[in-house]
Amino acid sequence: MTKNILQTINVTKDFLISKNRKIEAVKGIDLEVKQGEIFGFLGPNGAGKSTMISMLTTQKQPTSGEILINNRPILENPAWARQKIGVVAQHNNLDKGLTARENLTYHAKYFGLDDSTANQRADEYLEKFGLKDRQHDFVRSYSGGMAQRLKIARAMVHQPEILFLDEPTTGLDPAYRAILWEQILTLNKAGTTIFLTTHYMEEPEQLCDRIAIVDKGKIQAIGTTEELKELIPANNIISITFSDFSPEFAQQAERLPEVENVVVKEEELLLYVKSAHPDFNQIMEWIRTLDTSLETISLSKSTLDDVFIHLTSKGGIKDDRTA
Ligand SMILES: Nc1ncnc2c1ncn2[C@@H]1O[C@H](COP(=O)(O)OP(=O)(O)OP(=O)(O)O)[C@@H](O)[C@H]1O
Repeated sequence: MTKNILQTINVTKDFLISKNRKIEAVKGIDLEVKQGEIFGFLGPNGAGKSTMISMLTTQKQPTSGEILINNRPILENPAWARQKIGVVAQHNNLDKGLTARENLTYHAKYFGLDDSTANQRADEYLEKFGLKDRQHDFVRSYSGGMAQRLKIARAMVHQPEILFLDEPTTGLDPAYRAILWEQILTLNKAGTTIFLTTHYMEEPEQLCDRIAIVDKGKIQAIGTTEELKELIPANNIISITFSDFSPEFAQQAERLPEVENVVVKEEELLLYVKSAHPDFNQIMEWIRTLDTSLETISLSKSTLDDVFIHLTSKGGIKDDRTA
């Protein structure tokens, strides 16, 4: 069985938000991340993701609970833990007055590598991340995409076992997002465990082995994308467009057999049904009674986005974290 590289046991974090009020930003999180997996940590704004990442990467101490890397508590030896992890923060925290090469070699030396190994690693990662030609330029002259690649290269240069990526593709165009993901997957294939937060649902849906959905400081669900989709009561969607749309169609559709939920998306009617093989005859019969004609009708599986909406604040979970 694959071993856990990262484990958290009932981790909490309180912050004082005024003289006499505190918030439990993280309310008791248990996680097990397996060696070599790509683990997604998703949640809406304010869910507690950044606070959790700060604790996992030794930047903040938990109020209570334990964090283990390779079964060893990180608080016992934070310097040792930092050797094991690489962190790609949300913001650009590169040293912009230095060149790309200097950013990499200084970081490597900070982690105890000698000059020659630091230079070798810099060569390797500048090549790998397509930055060799611009290695002697100041980072302030870099485009957003180049800076993002350098941030990942820097997080990797001491060859950590687990790489934390906090919204790594935010602000990147689709082409760069694809290139970055290719690089991240290559690192993962070479053995690096990836811990990812992102607001783009397609990325974890396609790339993560398992996903935790967090909201209001607590884990709402953990599993593979397919397992999470099973948590939605009706996870098949019939999408219908008409030549002329009327909002009344939604109310009528709610009364159709098998239909659990109806959503209007622009002028498209989405009917949520449990069965992967719904009775289209009944739907067609209803459409024939309408004062319009059918344009398109199709059946699809729900996406991770639907799961996210179902499980998080948009689905109505109460926030009871302040006291
Ligand atoms: N240093 C702090 N002091 C007080 N409250 C804080 C502090 N850091 C975070 N919080 C609060 O803790 C809660 C969780 O915040 P956190 O930044 O961890 O959420 P997040 O899931 O990363 O959100 P986002 O997606 O917006 O980055 C929020 O209510 C936030 O206001």
